[in-house]
Amino acid sequence: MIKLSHIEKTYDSPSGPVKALRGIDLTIGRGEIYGIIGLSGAGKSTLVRCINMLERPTAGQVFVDGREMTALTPAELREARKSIGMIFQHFNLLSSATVYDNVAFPLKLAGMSAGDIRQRVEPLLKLVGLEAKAHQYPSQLSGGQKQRVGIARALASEPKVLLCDEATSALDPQTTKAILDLIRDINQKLRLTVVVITHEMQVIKEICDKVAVIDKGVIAEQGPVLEVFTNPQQPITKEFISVLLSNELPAAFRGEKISADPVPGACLLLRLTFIGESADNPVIAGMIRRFPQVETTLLFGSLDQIKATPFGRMIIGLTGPQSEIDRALDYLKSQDLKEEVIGYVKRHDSTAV
Ligand SMILES: Nc1ncnc2c1ncn2[C@@H]1O[C@H](COP(=O)(O)OP(=O)(O)OP(=O)(O)O)[C@@H](O)[C@H]1O
Repeated sequence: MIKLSHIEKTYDSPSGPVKALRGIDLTIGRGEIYGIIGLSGAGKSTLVRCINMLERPTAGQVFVDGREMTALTPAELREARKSIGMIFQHFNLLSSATVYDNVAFPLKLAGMSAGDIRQRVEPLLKLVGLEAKAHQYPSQLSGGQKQRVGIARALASEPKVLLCDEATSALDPQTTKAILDLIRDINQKLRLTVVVITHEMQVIKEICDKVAVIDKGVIAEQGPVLEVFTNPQQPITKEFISVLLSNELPAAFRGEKISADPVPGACLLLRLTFIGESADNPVIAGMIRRFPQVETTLLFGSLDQIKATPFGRMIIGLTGPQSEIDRALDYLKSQDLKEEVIGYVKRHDSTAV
């Protein structure tokens, strides 16, 4: 649905050229919710604005729905933009117009009759849950309601793509959740392709199918959210994920030396990740039953969800005869989970030498 091919964008500034994008290749499938995450200044806004050509790339090609946006004349571009809706962090509503008129605005601009506009706007206000607010002004609305107006307005020209630039960054967590639910609902009902720009992993986790991590104008890592989330490769990705998942050692081991080889009196620490149905499997109980000489301590556990997929994380400690620990480890490796050996670590209170 969206294809970015070798996109570069360099801004001219008084202090010299700023390379905001340095060669971006990205393909977003029809109906996907695709997240783009990055730190401030990474190039997210520039990237999303290159999709609808609010910014013209310095080099590279942008395709939306099979049309090469970078090759269109200004008149063709105006027409093509109707198939791309956009919502913003600060909503960008007309303060002197009612909710109804804000949503109707792009249709009026397109020269639609009042009757046709009504037929388009009323169902949209219903879709975003604002029928009762049609005649109020933006100043009378909460942040979440303002963003609902923004969404209805973005959908007015019946786009195929919805671009969301930090659309929930100005909202509290509860309102964020409601707006993300609405975006997911719209994605499913209208089969809309959605691009979500954010600096929050929570947003990605909540609604995205795929994610690209952008860092200093290049894509550091991309893939299905579950994969990137459970097996991050790049330091920047690990940093984003660590906000949601603590990668620290349990308190009793923190600050101790971690050894890759067995150390007398140390505990083998493992980080286990269970995804989907395996989150319900009694793998640990099975291991304890099979290897009774291995003492297993549960040090940390959490159960979460990525979109609708359950996702569990656990840190366990194993002690006992080395040969049995090795066999227990082999057993875990044969199971439907991801295991990461942290290493052999002594407890703070360990007296063994
Ligand atoms: N109009 C402009 N003129 C000059 N430099 C710009 C312009 N717009 C953006 N930049 C620079 O390009 C780089 C990328 O900016 P961009 O706004 O795309 O990043 P971002 O990831 O969206 O950051 P933020 O989350 O802070 O908005 C930054 O270094 C920024 O200063």
